Amino acid sequence: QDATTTPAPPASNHTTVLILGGGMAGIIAARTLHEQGIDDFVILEAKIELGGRMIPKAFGITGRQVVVEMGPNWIQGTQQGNGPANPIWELALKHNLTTVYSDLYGSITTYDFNGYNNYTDTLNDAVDTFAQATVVAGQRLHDGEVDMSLKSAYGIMGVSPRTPQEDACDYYQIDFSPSQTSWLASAWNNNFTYDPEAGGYSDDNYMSIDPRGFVYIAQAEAAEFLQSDQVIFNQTAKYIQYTEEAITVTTTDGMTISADHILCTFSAGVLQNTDVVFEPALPDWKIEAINSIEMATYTKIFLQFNETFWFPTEMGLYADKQRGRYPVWQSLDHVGFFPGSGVIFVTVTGDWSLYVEQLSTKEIQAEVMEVLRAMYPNTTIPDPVDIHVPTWASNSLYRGSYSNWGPSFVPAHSDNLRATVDDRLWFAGEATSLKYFGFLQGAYLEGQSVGTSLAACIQGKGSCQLPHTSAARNAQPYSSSLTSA
Ligand SMILES: Cc1cc2nc3c(=O)[nH]c(=O)nc-3n(C[C@H](O)[C@H](O)[C@H](O)COP(=O)(O)OP(=O)(O)OC[C@H]3O[C@@H](n4cnc5c(N)ncnc54)[C@H](O)[C@@H]3O)c2cc1C
Repeated sequence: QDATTTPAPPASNHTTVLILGGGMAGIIAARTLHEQGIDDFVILEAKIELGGRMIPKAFGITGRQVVVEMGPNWIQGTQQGNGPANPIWELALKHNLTTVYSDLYGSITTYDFNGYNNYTDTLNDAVDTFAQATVVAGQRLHDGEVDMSLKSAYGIMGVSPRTPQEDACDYYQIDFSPSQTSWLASAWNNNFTYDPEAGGYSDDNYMSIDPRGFVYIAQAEAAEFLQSDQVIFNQTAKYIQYTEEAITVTTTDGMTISADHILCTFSAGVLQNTDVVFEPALPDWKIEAINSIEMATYTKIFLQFNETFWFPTEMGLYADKQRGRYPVWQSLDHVGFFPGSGVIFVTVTGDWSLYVEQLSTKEIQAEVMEVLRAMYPNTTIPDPVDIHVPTWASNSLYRGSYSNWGPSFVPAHSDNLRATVDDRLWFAGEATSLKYFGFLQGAYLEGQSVGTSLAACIQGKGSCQLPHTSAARNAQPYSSSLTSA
């Protein structure tokens, strides 16, 4: 099939399972169905290729281009000893992805608005404070008390960042990963990924520097089982009409496909918007769950210069008087990554991402250059030769970067996010993962888990229902609600 043209409708416009979205969750769900002997499925994807938020881009001027990642770049958590392995790490090994160990905390230079200023001790303190806060908050839940924001946990501990340098460290530890401010991030809810003792993988991060793009592992995996008539590209689902008997999906181009089951893998951000319309509307418990999870935004602003003038470390942290103003810098012109490329990028998150998305590239460049010149007051810095700014929040296929567990999102919401509606409408994606939300492994494991349940349902070997809770009560520790991935 030519993926760049509008495809003809499939020979039969009915399928047993219609998988909406060809990201990591959709691909792994399809693979799981195939492994279980079910091949009557179709993936419907709005883009012209598989991989979802895994989006590589050849960046830079002619002759000096390198492949950078707009979306995920790191395998976050690998494997400790003989413990459980991150399935993304396993995919990377299987498909020979080129990766490099990334030292986010050990290889960092700190700056403020007066230039270089070594406040790495403050950064180490911020790391310790965060770890203590999750312990304090976790204990409260075991004692039956309410969940709270990190800000509240810090307040109880008597910690309150006051200086721009403390704010920058707080930002690096909190906002840079969940992409929200500490007002929003739930204090007790620490993703399992980096905690092998709690069933996670390891605290290592490996960065993809593969010229085929990080997405290669998803596409290579799909190529092993997916037939061309099992995927429809370039079609955007608009209406999902469901009854107890069947489901029909109509695309913006008017293509109609009916199915016995639908697996919806859109991001939480897409579900929170009206880009896709469910008829009838989803039940209240589902709508509550969808809208209770945060959809964070994380924006990397890529710059290429003719020459490097910046830090020799992997990372640079900038403390502005305004918290969150172009704070986290990462050098790709680094010995392990792309030496000689002249590429550096700065990451903004949350409200700064939304702010940046409504600026022109020229305006963004002017603001970013102002910060670089503050970091290097004694250096003459030329304008970049190339700049690229991805937009996630305003993109109707994502509506943000990844989900974040805020204090008002409780485990019952997580169950309800992944629960089936009317035994036919299934949900999977990074956001439905209780343990690994936000990460690729969350999407992978949810695709696998729901694919397994779907197969059992279709083959009459298991229930067609992933149960929901009719009313979400207060937060509980993970252990009392953990039933699945
Ligand atoms: C900037 C950024 C940085 C990140 N960094 C990391 C990282 O370093 N490590 C990590 O593990 N994770 C990272 N993530 C998160 C990771 O990308 C996600 O967890 C994962 O890709 C989600 O996969 P998914 O299958 O759940 O969803 P998606 O990848 O979003 O797949 C859903 C698919 O549905 C399609 N779609 C949407 N609407 C429609 C429609 N109406 N009709 C048809 N198709 C539609 C989309 O095009 C998409 O292909 C990052 C994400 C971003 C954006």
